[in-house]
Amino acid sequence: MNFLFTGKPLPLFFYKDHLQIIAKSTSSTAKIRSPATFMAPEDAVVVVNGLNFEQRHGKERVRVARVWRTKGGRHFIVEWSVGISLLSDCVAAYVSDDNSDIVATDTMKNTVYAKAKECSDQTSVEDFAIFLAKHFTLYYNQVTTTIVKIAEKSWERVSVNGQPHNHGFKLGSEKHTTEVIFKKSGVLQVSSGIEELSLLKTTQSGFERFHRDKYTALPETRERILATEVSALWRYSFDSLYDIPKNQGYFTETYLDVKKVLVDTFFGPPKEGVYSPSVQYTLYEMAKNVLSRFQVISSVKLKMPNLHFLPVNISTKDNQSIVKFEDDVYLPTDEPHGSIEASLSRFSSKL
Ligand SMILES: O=c1[nH]c(=O)c2[nH]c(=O)[nH]c2[nH]1
Repeated sequence: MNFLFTGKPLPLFFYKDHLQIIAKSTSSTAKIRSPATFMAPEDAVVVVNGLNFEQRHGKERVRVARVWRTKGGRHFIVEWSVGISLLSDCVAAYVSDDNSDIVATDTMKNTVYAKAKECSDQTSVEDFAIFLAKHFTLYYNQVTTTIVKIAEKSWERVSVNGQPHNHGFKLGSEKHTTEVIFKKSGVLQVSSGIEELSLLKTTQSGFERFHRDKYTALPETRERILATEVSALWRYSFDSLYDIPKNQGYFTETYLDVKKVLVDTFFGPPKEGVYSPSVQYTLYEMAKNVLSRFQVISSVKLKMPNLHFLPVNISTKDNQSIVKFEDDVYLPTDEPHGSIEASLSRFSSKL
């Protein structure tokens, strides 16, 4: 019998009686997942009226800046764009006009500002995401899982006359990201990442001995520009609030250390650099070095588009060499670009 979709709101207990949780994270399908693609929690699927139903709601791009001031006049600032997604028991709102279990997305937005205000000490983007996720999951009965994603802009302190400025900042290019998932059961996942980290080297890169067939035109080379915009995402092995390091600077320092390992591996030593036989090889070295250096990281995913700098050769019938390429003049292009990505995780990783 079709009880639902009658047009009349039904009491909430009715829906709850007809909801059946069909997938838990222990199900066999739940185990088929690619490492370091941070999956939606699987415990949100219910059967409504004979159909699988999954829902979540939240607020995206809540922008907030927080300033901390020391007595000595030094200021610190962070600028965050926050996304919140709640997995909550509010099916009634989808199948009737009963909104009583909905945490309004406007409330979520206000909570971001209220919680930023509560951070009286300088707070890392990861700690703020954990703070928010904990709040939503524990404050609301109907919320089973909270997913918080935040991107932090890189406001860097400027130096004037060689001296760090007390309250002057300039914007760097890359973003520091985090994703925190916190479930009612207490299970926690913390990931961090970097977006838009543009790296380029003018030599020590080549691409040879690749597969050739009748469609292949690309010449082999041992001398080219290697340019990319790195996106990195790594997952920490902490799986409950008790595991999270208590020291305030932990996540920010680890982020800076991971970024340094990625960048140093890409470039190699300052004088001679390191030869890259392909983007794939360099990406793998970068991921491997992150896992070997940071035991607390269980998996890492890297995306490194190959942003081509094409050799410029211009000639006409009359003038064989208006511009002759001698590893000097290039046409930079990002369309089309190669797309290269890979994940590396420990055997023990829970991903
Ligand atoms: O480092 C590279 N990897 C590729 O897969 C590829 N493909 C291509 O055309 N140039 C390159 N370079």
